[in-house]
Amino acid sequence: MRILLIGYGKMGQTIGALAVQRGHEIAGIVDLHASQSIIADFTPEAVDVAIEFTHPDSAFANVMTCLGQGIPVVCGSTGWLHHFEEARALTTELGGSLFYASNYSVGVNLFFHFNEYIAAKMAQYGGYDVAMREIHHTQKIDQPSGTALTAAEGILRHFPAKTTWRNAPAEMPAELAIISERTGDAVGTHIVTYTSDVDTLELKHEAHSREGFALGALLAAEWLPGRPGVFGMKELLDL
Ligand SMILES: NC(=O)C1=CN([C@@H]2O[C@H](COP(=O)(O)OP(=O)(O)OC[C@H]3O[C@@H](n4cnc5c(N)ncnc54)[C@H](O)[C@@H]3O)[C@@H](O)[C@H]2O)C=CC1
Ligand SMILES: O=C(O)C1=N[C@H](C(=O)O)C[C@H](O)C1
Repeated sequence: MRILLIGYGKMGQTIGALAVQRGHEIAGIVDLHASQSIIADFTPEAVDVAIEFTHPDSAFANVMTCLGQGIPVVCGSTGWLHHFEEARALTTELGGSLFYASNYSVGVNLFFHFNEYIAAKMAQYGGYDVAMREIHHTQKIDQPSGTALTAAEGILRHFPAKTTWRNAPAEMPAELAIISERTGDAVGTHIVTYTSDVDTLELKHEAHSREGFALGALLAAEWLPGRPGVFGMKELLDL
């Protein structure tokens, strides 16, 4: 597969190396700090799929450009979801292909699945409060993490005592606290904690490297071309 990498930072480089190991061709690399704008240098025919990991402020424009050029796009950038419905509408209008996941790791997507199951069971049996922590490297721009937001949505859907989230200690019982920590080069840890008077139950995912994110993004890129629509890891992994 001929892959266009949009963003060649920590994730773009990890994905590029793994893509070559998996027998793919890097058709081009677009990075803000490169000397030229490379999307313009590519005809859609020269690219099978683009993989976009850049910045919260640039992801939406990059996705729209890919869709406009008929390039299927796998986007991993977080912090731009206030524009997601516009991207969905353009995908539908143009018959394009868009894949988005706040976290491409297979392990985190299992974590999302178990998170929703646990939230529903905790709501059913009662007596527990719930809170979340996410820990990332100090270069991370957005807060809370995209992964924490997806996990929070899963809790709010199944645990009616929480109706909203707050990126700080909860001030009201109905708020789900998401505590964000930034330390060193922490790759990404997410912890959901349920506490009752008598015990504590935790669901935790800790990424040891970026390889898991990169592999998931490549699995999505291998799967997406030829599938018009908007997709995520639930469709890819059949969760
Ligand atoms: N969905 C997932 O599984 C994961 C998502 N991420 C997200 O991916 C994004 C990138 O993460 P990292 O690679 O760690 O960041 P990074 O800062 O190491 O790399 C980002 C790169 O994008 C470039 N860039 C910025 N604006 C650009 C633009 N308009 N066009 C082209 N290139 C541009 C920068 O020059 C930089 O080289 C973040 O939003 C992060 O939260 C990170 C890891 C996993
Ligand atoms: O910026 C990161 O590094 C990560 N971002 C994603 C997020 O915001 O959830 C995924 C992963 O946790 C790493």
